[in-house]
Amino acid sequence: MRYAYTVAQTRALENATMATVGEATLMQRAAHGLAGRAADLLARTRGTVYGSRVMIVVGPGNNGGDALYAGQRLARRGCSVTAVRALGRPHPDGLAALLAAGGRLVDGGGLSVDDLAGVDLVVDGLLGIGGRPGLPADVLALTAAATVRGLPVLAVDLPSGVVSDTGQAPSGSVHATRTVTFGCYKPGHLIEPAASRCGRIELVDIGLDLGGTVPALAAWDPDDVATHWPFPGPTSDKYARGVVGLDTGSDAYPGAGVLSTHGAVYGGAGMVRFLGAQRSAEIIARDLPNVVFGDGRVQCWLVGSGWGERADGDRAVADRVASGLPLVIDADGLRHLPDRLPGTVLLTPHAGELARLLQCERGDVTADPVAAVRSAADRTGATVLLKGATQLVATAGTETVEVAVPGPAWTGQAGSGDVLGGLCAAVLAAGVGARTAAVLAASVQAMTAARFVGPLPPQELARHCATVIGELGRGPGGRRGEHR
Ligand SMILES: NC(=O)C1=CN([C@@H]2O[C@H](COP(=O)(O)OP(=O)(O)OC[C@H]3O[C@@H](n4cnc5c(N)ncnc54)[C@H](OP(=O)(O)O)[C@@H]3O)[C@@H](O)[C@H]2O)[C@@H](O)CC1
Ligand SMILES: [K+]
Repeated sequence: MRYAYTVAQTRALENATMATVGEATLMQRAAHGLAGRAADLLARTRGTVYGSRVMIVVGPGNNGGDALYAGQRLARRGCSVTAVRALGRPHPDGLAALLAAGGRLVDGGGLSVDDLAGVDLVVDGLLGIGGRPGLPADVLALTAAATVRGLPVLAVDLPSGVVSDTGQAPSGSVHATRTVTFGCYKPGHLIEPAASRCGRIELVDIGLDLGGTVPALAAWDPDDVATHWPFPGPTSDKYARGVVGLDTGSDAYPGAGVLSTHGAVYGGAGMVRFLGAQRSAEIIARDLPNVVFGDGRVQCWLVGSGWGERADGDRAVADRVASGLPLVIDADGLRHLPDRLPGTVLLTPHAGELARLLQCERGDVTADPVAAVRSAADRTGATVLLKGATQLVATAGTETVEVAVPGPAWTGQAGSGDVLGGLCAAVLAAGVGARTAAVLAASVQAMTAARFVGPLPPQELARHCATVIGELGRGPGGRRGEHR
């Protein structure tokens, strides 16, 4: 699990540590870690650190200070280090240290792309957590040219231009090969589109005490998924694995009913009971003979996928809420929410649906998805899974937002959301709480898309989810996870 902290939290953590070790120490620790990672990168790409040519693009703040002190260390190891003054006045002590070690300073204004010839590594020390959106495009031209030329670009703390707290990456933001961050991860490392600008992220310990601070984000990795997945135990029967009831699909959108059923079946439900649209049922009966269609025992409901306009939608949702059973409300079901829901109910909107729920624009959601998903959870009382490039889960009253394991963009296709609804229901039916179930389901779908990469239709990806879940259970430690 990786935890991320906002700019305000990071500054408070840094101030607390500086109060005990002194102001300069933290920057020296950061510079030490940065120089070490830069040297590793040079050794890997060039075979040697000595004699390498390093270009450091610096801005006016401490981010540039980190880069300049790291440059001092690299110069001492025999690198030819050039600092490029790209924005404002560089950190004076950092600059003095670099110059004293034999580095030089040039003005960014006079540079052209040709000046990158012979450069082995570009260090982006323009802006870190003090960056504001709207960095002038010409300032970023050098790092953009370096990316085009295939040069390694090492970002200090964050790729300049990205927004640390929201994960936005305005056009022209630096595209790093590697990012070295200090003390803790920031949301921009974990949320798209900024996350993809970071390349490989390395965390340098600078002695921050994270113990008393509740993180803004908790990002899951595949091991976390394996640990929490509800694998059947030796005596589990179909009721221990859980019965999923589905009221999904419509005559207009029968496929959604079929796909949500695939999600529930291949997500590991002990039994799947389909009580949705007749046209969906006809296809399901042909393709998935294990699915049953009559009334009977249900341990978790999924409603809403592919409903379209449904005149009795309010009542259909209200009845399922009243059942008190774990419940997933997806897609068109989200149009029929009562004012207040319990946290055992899981809502699974994409950005557009979340915007409608919050009565704002889709752009407001994508501009700050963490704030949007948290706000939806607080307003409705439910657990909310925001689907998309970064899948976030929030629960009312809980500050930390969970981030599912990311996957490739191949899941961005019609029908993926329906399958995901079914996967969520399968995990909920096994007795896992809504918050964890949502992260597990979203993660497994993403991991499946990463394992079977390519333009596979959602029903095939759903089938492959079963393979990935099986592999999780055969991890290095043998059978892992919770038994149900
Ligand atoms: N604190 C610590 O203990 C430690 C901090 N560390 C390091 O410090 C970094 C944070 O440093 P920082 O606070 O100085 O902010 P930083 O990102 O360098 O930039 C601020 C400057 O840029 C300017 N500026 C911003 N946006 C702009 C724009 N769009 N266009 C133009 N100008 C813009 C901004 O101007 P202003 O907003 O004030 O007008 C200000 O002058 C952090 O990421 C980490 O690398 C490590 O050493 C570990 C210990
Ligand atoms: K930077």
